[in-house]
Amino acid sequence: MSRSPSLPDRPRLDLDPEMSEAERLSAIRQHFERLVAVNDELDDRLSEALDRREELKGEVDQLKDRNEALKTSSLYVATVEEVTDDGVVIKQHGNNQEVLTDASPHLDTEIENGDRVAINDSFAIQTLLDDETDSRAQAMEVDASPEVRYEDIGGIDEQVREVREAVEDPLTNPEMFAEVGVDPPSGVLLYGPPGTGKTMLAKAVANETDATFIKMAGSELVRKFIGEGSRLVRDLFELAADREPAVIFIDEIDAVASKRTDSKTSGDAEVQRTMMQLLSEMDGFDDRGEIRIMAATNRFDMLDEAILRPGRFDRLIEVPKPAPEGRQKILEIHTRDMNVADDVDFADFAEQLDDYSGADIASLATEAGMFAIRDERTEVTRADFDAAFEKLESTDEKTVLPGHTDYQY
Ligand SMILES: Nc1ncnc2c1ncn2[C@@H]1O[C@H](COP(=O)(O)OP(=O)(O)OP(=O)(O)O)[C@@H](O)[C@H]1O
Repeated sequence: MSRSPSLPDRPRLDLDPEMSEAERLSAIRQHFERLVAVNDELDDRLSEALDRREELKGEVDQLKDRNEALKTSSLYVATVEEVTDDGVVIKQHGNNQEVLTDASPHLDTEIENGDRVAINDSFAIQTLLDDETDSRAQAMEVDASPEVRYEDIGGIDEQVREVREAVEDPLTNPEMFAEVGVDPPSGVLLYGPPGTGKTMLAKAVANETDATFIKMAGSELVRKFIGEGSRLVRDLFELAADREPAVIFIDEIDAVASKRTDSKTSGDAEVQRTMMQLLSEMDGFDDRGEIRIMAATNRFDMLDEAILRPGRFDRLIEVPKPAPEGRQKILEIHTRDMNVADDVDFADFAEQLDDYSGADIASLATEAGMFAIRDERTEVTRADFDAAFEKLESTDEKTVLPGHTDYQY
């Protein structure tokens, strides 16, 4: 074992043969006293080390308990209302219940008013969470004036018309609905394969009505802590109310609104709670307000019917992959700013893009431009489009998701 450098030196006994008997005796006595002193010091050190060991053992036990608690129990999210001498007042998300509680000793000094915390079943604060604004920013995209316009969307004219009727008219002409005495659709659900322009449609309608576009990804609503998802849903609607007129767009809504599974895991229960919050926000909504709600899914077949009831997502719009003329239109849109050679015939080329989505066509156009650039040409030729087509076909970069070919609309 290596010796600690701070341990006292071992006393030495130097006896000179020339010493008298009395001198030897006194030297031995002094040596003995030094040995006793070192012994006492070592004793002190030992008991200090033992105390420290006990202390560390206590900390290890505490960490083990905390680890177990974190592993085994569901945690709920709450906000710290007040830190008092008697404990911490928290308000639980979801039910708004106020509770006086304690924080784990390791968090005692860190907790401040307004912090977001995770609490266990007995309300004890277990973890300090990231700043709420961080998690909101992660989950929501807010765009005061999205750039997309209706003319940027190709091949789905009928869907554009339907969206305008269901979302734009109630925003720009609410009196008409009142006069005629019909309620505009509460929510508009766009469904269809990936990359067909669903997000573009929502952005375009927000742009054309001068509304703020607020997007929330359904997958982001599936949060780790109980109460977080429903809180985000509430935040979403509050934010929209602050920013009226606004278009709320919930992408991948299937993440929170899938058919009920039989499993009873706490994760599923949390997803259910988030969906319930979404439904209750929609139910309490004034149809003729300045906020319109849209959602999108690639998995219509998975949706829980509860979200499709009247007053909820009651206008369904299918957004399919484009037909040949639509593909031609999308090619023209995505090559608007390109220097395209005369030998390119988009009507003819579009014929071969069977099963291509708008997103596939957008990347095909970019890829064709890249071939021209690599060749140091400023004009994009039919050969470039053919090469881009070959590349996409061979790498299978198209947005066909495995298992997503059999949509059951
Ligand atoms: N109909 C279209 N017209 C023009 N461009 C399109 C069209 N559809 C898709 N695109 C192109 O593909 C990109 C992605 O489209 P968008 O995000 O709207 O698809 P989406 O249907 O919302 O897809 P996902 O289901 O994967 O979210 C767009 O930014 C655009 O460049």
